[in-house]
Amino acid sequence: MSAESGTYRLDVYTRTTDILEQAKPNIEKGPLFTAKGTETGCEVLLNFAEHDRPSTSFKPETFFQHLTTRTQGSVLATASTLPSTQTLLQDNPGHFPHGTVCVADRQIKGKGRGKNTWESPEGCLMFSTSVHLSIQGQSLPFVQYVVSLAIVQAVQEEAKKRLKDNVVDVRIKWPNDIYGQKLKLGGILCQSAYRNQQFHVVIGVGLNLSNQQPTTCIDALIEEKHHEINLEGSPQPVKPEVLLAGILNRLEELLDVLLSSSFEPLQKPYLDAWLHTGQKVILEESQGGNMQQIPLTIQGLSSNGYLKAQDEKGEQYELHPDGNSLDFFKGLMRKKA
Ligand SMILES: O=C(O)CCCC[C@@H]1SC[C@@H]2NC(=O)N[C@@H]21
Repeated sequence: MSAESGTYRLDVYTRTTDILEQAKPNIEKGPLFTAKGTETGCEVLLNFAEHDRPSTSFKPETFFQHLTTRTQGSVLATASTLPSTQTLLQDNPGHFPHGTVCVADRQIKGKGRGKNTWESPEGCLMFSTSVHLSIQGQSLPFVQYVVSLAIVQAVQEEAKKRLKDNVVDVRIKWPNDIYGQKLKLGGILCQSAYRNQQFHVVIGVGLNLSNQQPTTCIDALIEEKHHEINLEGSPQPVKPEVLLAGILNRLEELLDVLLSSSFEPLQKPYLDAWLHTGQKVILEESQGGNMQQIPLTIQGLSSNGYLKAQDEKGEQYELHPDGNSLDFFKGLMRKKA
């Protein structure tokens, strides 16, 4: 029996009766289903919580009041504890329709990118949402960029409300992280599968909202800026329900642009929100057994969604995350042998 085995209660809410009807073929009310895949052995109690007492502090009414989307977030699943919101949606696609968002107070087997785990400190907003996209394969890498932009825009919207229209130093660290004052504030994990002529993408986000550890958090950055610009009193903490609704509102809008056009109209806002324009890095490349150091300047994203950089002679480079380990803050990039 693995550590994450056991019974987990999942409260499922839907925005309207109509959507509840749509969701019914896919989501059956309790008593239990046994989650598949990596969470085998974990039983999830599905409960339409309108009729029962909720088990988490996350307030669905507040979330739905702030949600302005057509479909994203229409089905909300909350849990006090889960192994991982990501693996739940990822491994049980038949149970959760397009737009489902699953949020947990705690994860005991939170998943990061690669082989990393995601620690789940109290105060961290942790959610996964499923999107079914009719999109060309070459547009898929841009989905993660759209998610990053949606997060930064939603955070800044909350910051502006509290800071008389000022923003905080929250930016995208390419390709999948959110940084606040040069510290990691959040991470994004996108996993996709191709089914029935659509990409089913499960987007997982962990964002330090009120937890100052292990790095910094959104509430602390807003509070610091509040003092810096000499506003009186203390800013209200950002509610997880409001931030999550804001992220999903932005996400749907930005995905609409990506799907109806391309990433092109989003390039400028994306580059304005990232950390890297004009950043100097050194590409270390092995040439004929000798290690060459090539100074490069980051310029933007290539049409394939990779990093576009230029050397001193104006020669263009496309840098791939898998082929280069990037350490931007040391100004170093190593090309893997
Ligand atoms: O920085 C990373 O490596 C990505 C971290 C993604 C963490 C989130 S928390 C909610 C969702 N559930 C998980 O198990 N992982 C993602």
